[in-house]
Amino acid sequence: MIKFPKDFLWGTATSSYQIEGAVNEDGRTPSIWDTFSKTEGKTYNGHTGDVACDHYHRYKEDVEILKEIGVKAYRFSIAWPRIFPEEGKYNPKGMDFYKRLVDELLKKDIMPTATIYHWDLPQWAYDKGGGWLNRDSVKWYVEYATKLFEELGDVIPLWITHNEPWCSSILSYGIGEHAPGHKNYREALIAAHHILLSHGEAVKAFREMNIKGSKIGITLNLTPAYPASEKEEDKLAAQYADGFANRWFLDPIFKGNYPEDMMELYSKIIGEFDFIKEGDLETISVPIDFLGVNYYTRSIVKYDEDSMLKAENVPGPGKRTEMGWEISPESLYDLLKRLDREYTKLPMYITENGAAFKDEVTEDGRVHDDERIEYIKEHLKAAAKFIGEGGNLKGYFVWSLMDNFEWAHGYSKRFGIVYVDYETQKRILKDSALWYKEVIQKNSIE
Ligand SMILES: N=[N+]=NCCCCNC(=O)[C@@H]1[C@H]2[C@H](O)[C@@H](O)[C@H](O)[C@@H](CO)[C@@H]12
Repeated sequence: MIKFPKDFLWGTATSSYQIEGAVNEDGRTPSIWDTFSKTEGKTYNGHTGDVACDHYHRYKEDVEILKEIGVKAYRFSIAWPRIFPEEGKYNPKGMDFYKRLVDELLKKDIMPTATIYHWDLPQWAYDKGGGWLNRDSVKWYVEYATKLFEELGDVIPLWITHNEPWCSSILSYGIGEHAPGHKNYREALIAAHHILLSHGEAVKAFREMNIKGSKIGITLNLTPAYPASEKEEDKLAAQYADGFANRWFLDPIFKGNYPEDMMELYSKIIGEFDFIKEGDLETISVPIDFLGVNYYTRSIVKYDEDSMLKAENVPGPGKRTEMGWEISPESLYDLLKRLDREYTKLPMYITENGAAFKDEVTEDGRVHDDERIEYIKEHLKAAAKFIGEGGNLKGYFVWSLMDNFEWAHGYSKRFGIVYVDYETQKRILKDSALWYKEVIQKNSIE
């Protein structure tokens, strides 16, 4: 039996666009994901977040479920287009939803953990110079974050500035798989820079407001990269894959500079880094209180002369999830050890870990998702090993509380420990939720 520390923070996570629905309610205006999902061919079968899990209306029922599972904390995100439906125009009715949600959570003794930005940029911001491509996005974001701190500051103990800047910049402006669907690597690095800058400016605003008892950090998706062989060229490929996925974000935040090797590699592709201004890196690297780590899988790469990163993914030996991601719990341990060794001794939280599997409701009205239980258990073992060696890991949030809108995959991929029947909006606790409930009660895994 593996025990976790007494005050270990057991949670689950969701995000606004993936669960709320009610996209035109109480003053909300479109986000770039409303636009993107309504654009032909961008999402599976043209799925959108118009209704999603109808959480905007069913939040009390969903908080009840959180209570039943027994989570200590719940990580959700706030929809910027509900708070500022237009530039500079605050919408109190949008804020009221989050006040209702937080009240419900506090009534059930569940710690609210809020992500300020989980990809639903207001369309008005995109229409003004491309959203994160426009340095003004920093100003817009700080105005938004400051309003949240004013209205909810001290009732939310953990604030996360951004969810996965890699996805909201590289995947969105470089690869094009996510909104707004650009395929321009220079734009991707400009967006990444402004997102990181907005993070630093928001942390500075948070400090100035002196919000008692609350902490602020950022959540990064981190993918350990391993060489396919001991060949020097494969090791170089892994170095570049690591820079692409991890160091490009970790280094500015914790070391106050972009990684030299990647600057050199990227300068051949994007030309001048003229979007980096005097003082930006000092702002980006202002001290934070914790690091959120989203971990799903690792990458294995071999050298490829023709690819931008000189790296080509090769499939790993492990089993895969429905997303095609290799299951590699030991890589989570490696990642945590590396972060502790090379980046920070600050408290860390696994703010997302989970998996999509083929889930079906069987005759008995249940969902026997043994693979998901196995996935979570193995990753918790890796986390426990890190903690046992003195690692400063303070909590774990399963992605996700419930099945939801899986971005470009729409509703075709289920990550929830709670099943959602989208026809009826009925929620069914999967076996993994019942198992997680026991883990939390015993604060241990077998
Ligand atoms: N090409 N490609 N992509 C490879 C890397 C993509 C990594 N995706 C994530 O980490 C997202 C994170 C997100 O916070 C959540 O909103 C998503 O629902 C989960 C599940 O997908 C994960």
